[in-house]
Parts: sequence; structure tokens; C-alpha cells
Amino acid sequence: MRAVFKQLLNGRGNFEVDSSKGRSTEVFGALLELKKPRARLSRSFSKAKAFSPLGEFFWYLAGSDSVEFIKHYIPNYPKLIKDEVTASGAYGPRIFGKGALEKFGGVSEWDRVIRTLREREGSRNALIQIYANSDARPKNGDKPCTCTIQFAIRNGQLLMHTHMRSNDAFFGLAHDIFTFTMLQEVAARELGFGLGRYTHSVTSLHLYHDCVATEDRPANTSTSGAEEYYREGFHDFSPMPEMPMGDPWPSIEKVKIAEQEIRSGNSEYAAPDDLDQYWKDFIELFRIHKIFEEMKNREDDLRAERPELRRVVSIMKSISPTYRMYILGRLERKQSPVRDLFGNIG
Ligand SMILES: O=c1ccn([C@H]2C[C@H](O)[C@@H](COP(=O)(O)O)O2)c(=O)[nH]1
Repeated sequence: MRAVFKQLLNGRGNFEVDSSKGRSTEVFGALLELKKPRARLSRSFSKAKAFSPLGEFFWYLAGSDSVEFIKHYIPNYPKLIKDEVTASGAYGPRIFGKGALEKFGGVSEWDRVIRTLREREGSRNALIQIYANSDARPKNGDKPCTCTIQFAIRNGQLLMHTHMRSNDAFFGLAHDIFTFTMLQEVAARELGFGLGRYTHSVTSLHLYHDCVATEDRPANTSTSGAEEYYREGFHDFSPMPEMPMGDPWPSIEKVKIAEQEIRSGNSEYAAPDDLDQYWKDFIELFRIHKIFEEMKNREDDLRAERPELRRVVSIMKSISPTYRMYILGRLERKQSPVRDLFGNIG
């Protein structure tokens, strides 16, 4: 993230481009490499994202194209794609939808890729195409930005390469890196290989100057936000915990059920006892996100009494320390009496 912002803020050879979404500074033909894909969370004081990328990841895993679903994590989504109901460019159905390969027995593209690599480790064919030529004229504004995701096994490690036609360095990149490296780790565990590096190429990697203002973001957030991030000097590169060994899908299925329950209103949902802490953490993060949503809807009542905040603090005690910073970030933004509440956590 630092390298990307450095290049976009000061680098030579950038372009200035006018597109339908505003004027931006662009690097044309960028190649990013993450040697440690678990260091996938972007962290600084001014910019720390965990809830929305995690929600988006489970939206993919659910194979969903529902705007109602993703709106829970990215409220701006309907405006971005100009559709309140269906995200016709959604990646989930294209990766995990069972209908995609009916003539091959109703397996998903994901299953085909895993099967391909099981049959032949050296395959250069374990590729899922997301952007299709028919996407060039969508009914709404939903044109996938990701062209392909590709997996390969080299030296006993599972590598992944993504290619995107267009990537917003401030708002999109952190989400895309998060979700794709999570998919990489799922594939590595499913196949029983180590987690290798992640590479990510982008035709147009850009930073908006004057992106169109919406309810959630003022017009000039990207450039000034990137400058603030870059100047800040506090960047935490510590990785996320490792996904437990073995086939991750039985656990993923349990978290999918939990996510759906919590999103639909059950913020008291108890994570199954037999689930590894790695996956329990996600359930607790979904619960905290839901509680924040409930608070948003009842801002006035909460000025006097904040029972929800006490629930957040009690959930935090059972969550891996890695994620605490994101919860604190959300609390800070709400100008809550954070210090009083956290005195006993350390
Ligand atoms: O996964 C995604 C989806 C969209 N975008 C950004 C890239 C562009 O700024 C904008 C899409 O605009 P066009 O490239 O379609 O004009 O959304 C991303 O960064 N990542």
C-alpha cells in the first residue's frame, strides 16, 4: 500500500486520466507482489479495514449476487453499481456458482480449478475468467474490474495471480487484495500445499482526485486520504493468523450459516464449539459489525446508555488480538468513551 501510494502521489511516468467516475492519477500496467499474502490487512491509524473486506469475502463464498447482502458491509454498493437488487457483475456466482459448468456435471469453476491442480501440479490452466466480453454493455453500472484469477503450484507452494483491468488504489485495492489472498489460502489448504506468494497485475491502477462525492465519501477523499496514510508513518505489516490445516470447507460452511443468521438480525449467534478460533474470530467480527449497525440506527438512545458498546467489549475479549485494532478504529470513529471501556483489556 505504501509503495502504491508513493508511486501514485509522486512517481514518474503516471498519467492523468478523465473517466466516467472522475479524474485520477494512473499507473498503467502495474505489477504488485505480496511475498506474505497473510499480511493482507491494510493497517494504519487513518485507514484500517477488516469488516467490509471480510463481508465481501463471505459474499463471494456464498456465490451471491444480492445487493441487499453486500450493502450490509459496503453501504455505498448500490450507488457504485447503480442497482438496488442484483449485482450482475458479482464475482461469487462466477467462481462458486454450480450452474457454470453444467455440461461437466454441475461443478463450479472453483471445483474445476482444484480438480485441475490435483490432476496435474504443473498446470497453467487453473484459471477462472471473471470479466466476460458480454460485460462490456451491462444493464446497470456493474462491470467486473477483475479479468482473471489464476492458481499454480510451484516448488510445493500454491501461488496465485490476479489480473484486473481497473483498480481504485484507495477504496478498491485493499478489498481486492484481501478477498483474493483469502481465496489463495483456501485453495492452498484444500489442496494441502504451502501458501506461496501472491501477484496482482492491473492495467489501470489509479487514485481519484475528484471522485464523485457520495453520502459515504466526500469528493476528494482518495488523494488526501492517501497522503495522510503515507505521511502517518504508522504501518503495521503483521500477518493474519494462519488458516487451520486440512480441508477448510466444513468450517467455511458453518461460518456462512453464522454470517447469514447475524446479518438477518441475530447478533447473539453463538459460534459452534467445535470451530477453530481462526473461524470463530470471523463470526465474532460479524457480530460486532452487526452491533455497530444496530447502534447506527439508534444513535440518539445511545447517548445516555451504551449497552451495545459493553457487548462489543465483551466479544473483543474472546477475539484474536490481531483484530482488536479494527474494532478500536470503528469505536474511535464513533467518538465513544473508548479508554474507559478498554481499561481492563490492555
Ligand atoms: O473490485 C473492484 C471493483 C471496482 N473497482 C474500481 C475501479 C474503478 O475505479 C471503478 C470502476 O470503474 P470503471 O473502471 O468501470 O470505469 O471501481 C475496484 O477497484 N475494484
